[in-house]
Amino acid sequence: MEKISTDAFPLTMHFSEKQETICIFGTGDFGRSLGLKMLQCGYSIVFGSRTPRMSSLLPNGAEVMSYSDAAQKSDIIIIAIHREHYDFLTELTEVLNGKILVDISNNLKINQYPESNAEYLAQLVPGTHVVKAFNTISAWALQSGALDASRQVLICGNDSKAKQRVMDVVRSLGLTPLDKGSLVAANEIENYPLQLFPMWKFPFYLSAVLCVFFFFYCVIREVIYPYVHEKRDRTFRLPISIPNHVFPIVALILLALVYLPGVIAAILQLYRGTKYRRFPDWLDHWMLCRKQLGLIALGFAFLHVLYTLVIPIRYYVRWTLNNRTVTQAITKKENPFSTTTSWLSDSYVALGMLGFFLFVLLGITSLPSVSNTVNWREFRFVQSKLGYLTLILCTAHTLVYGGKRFLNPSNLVWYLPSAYVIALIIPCTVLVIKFILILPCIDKTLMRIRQGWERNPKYSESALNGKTDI
Ligand SMILES: Cc1cc2nc3c(=O)[nH]c(=O)nc-3n(C[C@H](O)[C@H](O)[C@H](O)COP(=O)(O)OP(=O)(O)OC[C@H]3O[C@@H](n4cnc5c(N)ncnc54)[C@H](O)[C@@H]3O)c2cc1C
Ligand SMILES: NC(=O)C1=CN([C@@H]2O[C@H](COP(=O)(O)OP(=O)(O)OC[C@H]3O[C@@H](n4cnc5c(N)ncnc54)[C@H](OP(=O)(O)O)[C@@H]3O)[C@@H](O)[C@H]2O)C=CC1
Ligand code: HEM
Ligand SMILES: [Fe+3]
Repeated sequence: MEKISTDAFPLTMHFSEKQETICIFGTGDFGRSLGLKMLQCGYSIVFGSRTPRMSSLLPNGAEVMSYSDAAQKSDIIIIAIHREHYDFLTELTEVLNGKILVDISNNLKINQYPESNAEYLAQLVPGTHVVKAFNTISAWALQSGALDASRQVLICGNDSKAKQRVMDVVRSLGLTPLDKGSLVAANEIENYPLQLFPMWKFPFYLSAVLCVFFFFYCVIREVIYPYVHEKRDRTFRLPISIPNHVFPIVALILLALVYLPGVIAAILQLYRGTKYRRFPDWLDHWMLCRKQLGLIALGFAFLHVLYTLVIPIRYYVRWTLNNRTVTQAITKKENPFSTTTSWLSDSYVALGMLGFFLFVLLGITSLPSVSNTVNWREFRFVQSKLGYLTLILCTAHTLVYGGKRFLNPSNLVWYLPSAYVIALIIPCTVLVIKFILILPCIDKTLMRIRQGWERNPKYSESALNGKTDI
């Protein structure tokens, strides 16, 4: 029974044509959910089960029979069974011959078995056309219809006709099939749902390491040092003062790390004289998680702003100010107004506010609902040009905050400079290199390379040979 491709026909067509029967092996959670969804979309469903009796859990309108009887009813059989129980399928080799077996299984761990479940199924029941599909969709999402996050069904298989038929079924369920090639891709498809926020891992660990490092660095300078030298208890700095050093520093470093891979990529392209060689894997990966790095940086900048807002209501700050005024009154010494200090202080706060505004703007444009309304050039303009402006403003905010104290030897504690001095190393390096890269002579060469020009065409041969080293 050949099914008409749903690409060309509306879904309602199914009801007028003869219903196609699909067989589902296994009456577990996923088998039942998929069966219900298929019934709703106009298919006839036959379940194969070890205990073939109709239960209230099974969707109305479906039939249940033994595995071998059910297999004879359809040439598409969805195997909704865990891989560990596939063995019994060998007994059905004869009935299954020439049929399309859809493997939907997942494992508990990445690379749990030497071969993918789909390849294992193909070895177990030779003479069938195994197609991998549906494993990236959850039973819960199928039932509740909350499929917005992932309507995509990754598909692979060696027989293109079989794959096409499964893709038609996927489309008629209102899902989007994505052809990933031959059955070799099954391993990748099976690992896909097991990954937990893959692009967030590196930025998350990096920010955790930076937080811990700068926290202890500040504790040494601001809590341990005063205690050792002056026996003064400065532990009250732990809840607000020190986090308000750590958070902005981490935000600034992460923001610089968003733009560092871009300049490294440009230097590599200039050095190689071609754009036709792959970047090393670490650089590729770094480029791909810039969005996540940027959003985490924005989170830390937000915390910094909140922590800064509470400065005036802190007891320690009010006490210091009152005490200074009283001391001045008693000693009858006036603290003269300094225009320079006033300028520096207002300037660094203004730079911080402008930097934060652009930072938030970058965050807003990365929301899908916003980025979908701008074209590719506009998005690049905001992300790249305004991104650099944000980095310049935030770096300037920190430099001006340092002001006259910056690099002053009296600020060294046990030879350690202030934390923000260390924080400025990466942002300043990125900005200096970027400045050099946009000098007209270098920019022109880079532009030519990006348009396909090659200084030394032998590089492209090694790219074709698959070399990926620098
Ligand atoms: C709050 C926040 C949110 C963010 N959200 C997103 C987001 O939603 N999506 C996102 O992608 N990023 C996001 N980012 C990350 C970042 O803003 C972007 O990746 C930005 O485009 C990086 O700019 P760039 O100039 O460094 O890199 P790019 O413009 O990507 O250029 C980097 C390098 O790629 C190479 N290159 C560029 N164009 C070409 C070409 N035509 N041919 C060959 N090589 C080329 C060059 O070597 C270049 O130097 C976000 C950052 C922040 C701070
Ligand atoms: N649940 C989900 O959200 C998703 C599940 N999957 C995959 O779908 C497959 C089924 O998952 P799920 O429905 O949750 O699992 P269940 O454990 O709920 O169901 C498995 C079914 O397999 C059948 N089965 C056949 N032989 C055996 C056996 N020897 N021992 C136990 N059961 C057997 C049983 O049906 P019967 O009693 O009728 O014979 C049973 O109901 C798995 O491979 C899973 O990785 C994929 C994506 C999402
Ligand atoms: C509304 C916006 C902002 C305001 C009002 C603001 C204000 C301040 C203030 C008052 C300080 C001094 C804190 C102190 O004395 O302990 C400071 C320090 C700092 N700010 Fe901001 N800031 C803003 C945004 C930003 C942003 C977006 C960044 C960068 C990502 C940033 C990075 C820093 C850094 C690195 C320091 C030095 C931290 C240290 O004390 O070691 N700020 N800011
Ligand atoms: Fe990553």
